[in-house]
Amino acid sequence: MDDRGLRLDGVCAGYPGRRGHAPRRVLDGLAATAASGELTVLIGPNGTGKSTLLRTMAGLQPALGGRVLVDGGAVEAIPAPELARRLAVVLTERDVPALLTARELAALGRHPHTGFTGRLSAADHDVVAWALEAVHAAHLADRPVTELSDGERQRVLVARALAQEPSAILLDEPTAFLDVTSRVALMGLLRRLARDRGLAVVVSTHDLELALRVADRLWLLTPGGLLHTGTPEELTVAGLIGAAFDGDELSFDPASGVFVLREGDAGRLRVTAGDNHTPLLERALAREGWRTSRRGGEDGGEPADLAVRQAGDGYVAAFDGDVIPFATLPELAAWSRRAADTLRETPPALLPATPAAVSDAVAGVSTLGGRFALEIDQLGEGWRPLADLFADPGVLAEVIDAVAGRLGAAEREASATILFQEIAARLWAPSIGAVIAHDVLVDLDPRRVHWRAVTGEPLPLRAADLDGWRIRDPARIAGHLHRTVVTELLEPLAATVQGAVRISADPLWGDAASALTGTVRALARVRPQLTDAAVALGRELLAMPPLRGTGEPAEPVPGPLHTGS
Ligand SMILES: Nc1ncnc2c1ncn2[C@@H]1O[C@H](COP(=O)(O)OP(=O)(O)OP(=O)(O)O)[C@@H](O)[C@H]1O
Repeated sequence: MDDRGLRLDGVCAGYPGRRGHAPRRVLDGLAATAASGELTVLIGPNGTGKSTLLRTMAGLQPALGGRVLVDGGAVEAIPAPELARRLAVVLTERDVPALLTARELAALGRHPHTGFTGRLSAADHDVVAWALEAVHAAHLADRPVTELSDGERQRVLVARALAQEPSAILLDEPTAFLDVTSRVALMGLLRRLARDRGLAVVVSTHDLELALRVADRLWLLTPGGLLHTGTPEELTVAGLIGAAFDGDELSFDPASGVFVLREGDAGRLRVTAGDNHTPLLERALAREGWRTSRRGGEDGGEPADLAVRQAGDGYVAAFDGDVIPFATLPELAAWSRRAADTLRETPPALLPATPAAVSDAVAGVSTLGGRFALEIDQLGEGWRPLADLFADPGVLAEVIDAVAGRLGAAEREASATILFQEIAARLWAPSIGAVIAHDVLVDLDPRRVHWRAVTGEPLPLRAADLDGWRIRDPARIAGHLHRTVVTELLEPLAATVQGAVRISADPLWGDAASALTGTVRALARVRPQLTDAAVALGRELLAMPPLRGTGEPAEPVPGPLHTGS
């Protein structure tokens, strides 16, 4: 059998009891091997006994039971000078002898070889030079160690261990004070030394993610005092890493090998962004408690409470009927924290729908009849945003004139009210239809919904794509629908109409109300089973200003339609 390397044979480690008390056994019955040529990384939560074990292996404190074997020999039975030629130890020490240069500190490693006088031979100097070279510290040789950085000093301490020319090295948290680059570099160095020099290297660390990356073999100490050994993958798959380290805040994700914040309670999040950007957004919002919806499926995965997408240099967040732009990620994250608080108090009435769900609803409603038509299609020549109609009285005047022409030189006022009623009907029909028949509230954003001038018929509407919402709480939908159609579309349109022709507001709102009742009636005719829902929604909308009391029918649907209810 190959005796090289380090072996634990039923090791019990701990501390002698004080004044008649029983010894404190921290670890008991440990059996494991750290092979030559391999980097063995010792991990475990605080206080599980990593330092105790390393000190026991190094012979710095006696084992309470069992044996530690170095190259087949029991540590306790090997005379100190001989042990120092087999085993080097690098402890967590920031205090090193003052006044020494890096070369002199590394040279201390030659003591086990220099005999009584302590004088270094030319060969010893060569070994010291080689050791400094091996840890990339040759250029530091003449510098006082007190002036070295933590990372440089750790490398020189490793050089001192190498200068001992041992067959095994034990290091207790050598990366503790190092930045991430130096940590990775030092671990990489240790692994290379293990390979190149055939050393058994055992190193303890709290840097679990690094340990999982670089270790040939892990020794995992558990709070229960067990020692599990295996490759990082073996211990991960067995669930032992998560079992040892999972906490209230973090949990180990076996797939990625990193710790992730435990799923928050803010709500579900859907992110649409570039490949590189998606994880960043998800992580930033996870800090605020948002859980990422699993992707996949025709409909884009689970319903989300919050949808965030990258838009140009910024972001757009969709939450409970609001679509809010953000220039920077910190602004988005800060806002999302407040949204999370809102969500904990009141569940949203609306969940952001996927683009596919919105398109499906719009397409479905279009089949109900001509007045419900809202095309989702490419915008070609001649299509202009609805917003132009609101913003530009000149554009509106042209359209009014076209209506006047169509109706045969009617008065401009009459043409204006007819146009207003036609547009109101064009907006009510697809939006009420999608709500009632598909549980989707379509966001009729006037910059995205387009119209086109056609002779002889009402304005057709088209959008390349539209946002929308899944209705979670139908009881609150009337308010959201009112805002979408009345506040954001009809009110600005009415104001522009009034600017273009002398007309009071009342008849316009009467027209909007009759367009609404017309939609409800049409919907009830083509989908009788939806009559009750349509009538109820229509009645709620008609009770809200400025539609309330417009003189139009108080009952949205007269006579016969009630027979179905
Ligand atoms: N000198 C001592 N006398 C008695 N008990 C001790 C002594 N030193 C450490 N212990 C105890 O032994 C246990 C293991 O401590 P140890 O320092 O080995 O753990 P560790 O895994 O290295 O911890 P950390 O990750 O915090 O560095 C702890 O319960 C600790 O309180």
